[in-house]
Parts: sequence; structure tokens; C-alpha cells
Amino acid sequence: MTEMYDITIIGGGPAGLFAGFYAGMRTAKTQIIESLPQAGGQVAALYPEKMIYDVGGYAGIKAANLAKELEKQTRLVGTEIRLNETVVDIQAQADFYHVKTNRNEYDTRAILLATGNGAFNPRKLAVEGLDHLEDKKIYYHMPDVEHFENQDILVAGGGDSAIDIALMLEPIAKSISLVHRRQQFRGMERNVQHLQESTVKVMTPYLINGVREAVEGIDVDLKEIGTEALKATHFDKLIVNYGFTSSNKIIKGWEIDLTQEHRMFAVDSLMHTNMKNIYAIGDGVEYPGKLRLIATAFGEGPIAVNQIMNDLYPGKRGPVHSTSMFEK
Ligand SMILES: Cc1cc2nc3c(=O)[nH]c(=O)nc-3n(C[C@H](O)[C@H](O)[C@H](O)COP(=O)(O)OP(=O)(O)OC[C@H]3O[C@@H](n4cnc5c(N)ncnc54)[C@H](O)[C@@H]3O)c2cc1C
Repeated sequence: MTEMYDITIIGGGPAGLFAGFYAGMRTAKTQIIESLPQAGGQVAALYPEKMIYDVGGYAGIKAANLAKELEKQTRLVGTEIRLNETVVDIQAQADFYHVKTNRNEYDTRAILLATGNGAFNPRKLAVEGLDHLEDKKIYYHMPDVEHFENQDILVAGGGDSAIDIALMLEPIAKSISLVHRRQQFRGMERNVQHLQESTVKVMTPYLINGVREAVEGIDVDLKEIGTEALKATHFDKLIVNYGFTSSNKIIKGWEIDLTQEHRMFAVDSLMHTNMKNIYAIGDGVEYPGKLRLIATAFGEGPIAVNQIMNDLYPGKRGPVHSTSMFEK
């Protein structure tokens, strides 16, 4: 038998992270499972550079910083955060649930769904037959920088994180090239200026038309946008940074049968789904008056966690204020 959790939270966006913190405050044995290698959900994956002005207590905070603060807060209480794992099935057992991910299996008394619009995955190259090169010569997630030491690297993408990756590897790699399909980069002005001052070789407007494995490294065909001109290039490794897409397809394959409304989990005012000890919060739920905001998600987490704790441990002392936990 695998280790038994009180609460397994599926999704490490703002809803899941804050619920994970609150569950830790209620001393529930809790884990969060997140498909991306980073926590923060949409905030970190879709708009890390945007300022957010409608989260209580912050007159304005950069999205990436909010994601970092949330993760830090959650880790304070000992909630485990498992990154890079996608929940592929949930099976009901007699009085607990069996959760299968693409890498592990867990048992849990209760489940809190915080899946937003579905599991995020990196947007991949539109070239077939490259799976065997992933994490060897083609990367969609950044591993440790040592992987790129003294090598010729091509980075593909036009946003801030593609520029960040190129600049970060500049002192380590033998050469860095950055390819983007538009003439202009979407990144922040300051970042683009750093790029112009760097030794990164910028190739615009080109898109990757073909990739082939070579004995050493890979051959990459670049196509100039608006023309038929092809440029043959060779690199040791390719890092693709085309952003993320989210999909609810995996959820459709789960064995448990959850009621949905407008393709969201239907919950009552206690965040309870139609199944015992399965609750849902955040962007992925529907109820009358639902608002898809971070502030709303922050309120839904504690409601769900308190219900779960009442069900699992009826005699246990109820909610406490955080000051009584952290200031002794
Ligand atoms: C461009 C943009 C700007 C926004 N600006 C604001 C703003 O200013 N203020 C505001 O309040 N809100 C804003 N929002 C909305 C806000 O980001 C969302 O309300 C919030 O992210 C919802 O949090 P969540 O945790 O419910 O879902 P998400 O942030 O979507 O996180 C869900 C997480 O669950 C993971 N997941 C899903 N399925 C699985 C699975 N099977 N296994 C493992 N992991 C899984 C996903 O990978 C994802 O990381 C904005 C949204 C966008 C797109």
C-alpha cells in the first residue's frame, strides 16, 4: 500500500497553492500535484510579466512574483509540491481514492481539484517524429544549465522567457542563437535591449521548418517568413520556448464520474462535487455567481479544506488564525 494522504490537491495554480497552504495550517497531510515543472498555473505560465492589481494586500504585484510568494507560503507549512506530474486517473476505492499520475501512484482520503482550464503542457514544434530527441537534443523545459556548457545552442521563441534563456546561457554556451518568426520580439523593452547588447545571434523572421538528428547534434532548417528561402543550420541542442497550452482531455479519461456544467466541475456553496470527499475550486468550477479571479480562488480553498477536515476528523479543532500558528 502506498502512503495515505489526507488531501491531494490536483493543480498548482493560485487556487491549489493557497489551498495547500491552508490545508497545512489545518495540519492535514497534503500534497499538490502539478503537471508543469513550475508552480503558479496561468499566472506563471501565461502572463508572468503582467502586473496584477486586484489581489488583496498588494497595490500591484508582478504575476511571476505572486506565483513565487504563493509557492513560498505553501512550502512554509510542509505541504508537498510535486512538479512535472500529471494526474491521468482517479479511481474510487472503499473509503479513499487511488490517484495515478504519469510517474507515480498515491492513495488519498480526499481530493481537491484545482485544475483550472486543464493540465498545461509546452507548445511543441510542428515537426513529426522528434519524440526520441526530447530531453536529449530538444528541450521544452529548461534542465540545469550545465547541459548546455560549451555547446552551440539554438533557442526558439519571441517572448521574455525565450530571451531570458538565451541571455542566461550566453556566458556558459559556446554560441547562442535565437530564432523568432517575427521581426520584433514580444519581450519587455529592457530585455530586448539586453539582447541587442549581447553576443546572442538573432535570426528573424524565421521559423523552424525541419529538424533532423545528426551524428552529433541536430540539423535545423529555417524558413524565412514570407519567402520560400530555406537556411540550413546545425546546433548541438535546441530549446523551444513557444509557451503553453492547457487541455482538459486527461480529465475526461478519469474513472470517477464527476458532474460538469459548461465543462467545469459543478460544486455547491461548500465547493463539494457530486462525489464524497471530492471538492473543487478555482477557475475549473461552476456555481451561480462564480468569478474567475485569483481573489475568489483564495476564498474557495479554505472553505473546501475546512469541509474536508470536518468530514475526515469530526472532533478536530476548527480553523485558527495564522498568527496563532506562526507567532508563539
Ligand atoms: C492573460 C490573463 C490575465 C489575467 N489577469 C488576472 C488579474 O489581473 N487578476 C485576477 O484575479 N485574475 C487574472 N486572470 C485569471 C487568473 O489567472 C485565474 O483566475 C487563476 O489563474 C485561476 O487559478 P487556478 O489555480 O484555478 O487555475 P490555473 O491558474 O489555471 O492553474 C491550474 C493548474 O492545474 C494544473 N493541472 C490541471 N490539470 C492537471 C492534472 N491533470 N494534473 C496535474 N496538474 C494539472 C495546470 O497545469 C495548472 O498549472 C488572468 C488570466 C489571464 C489568462
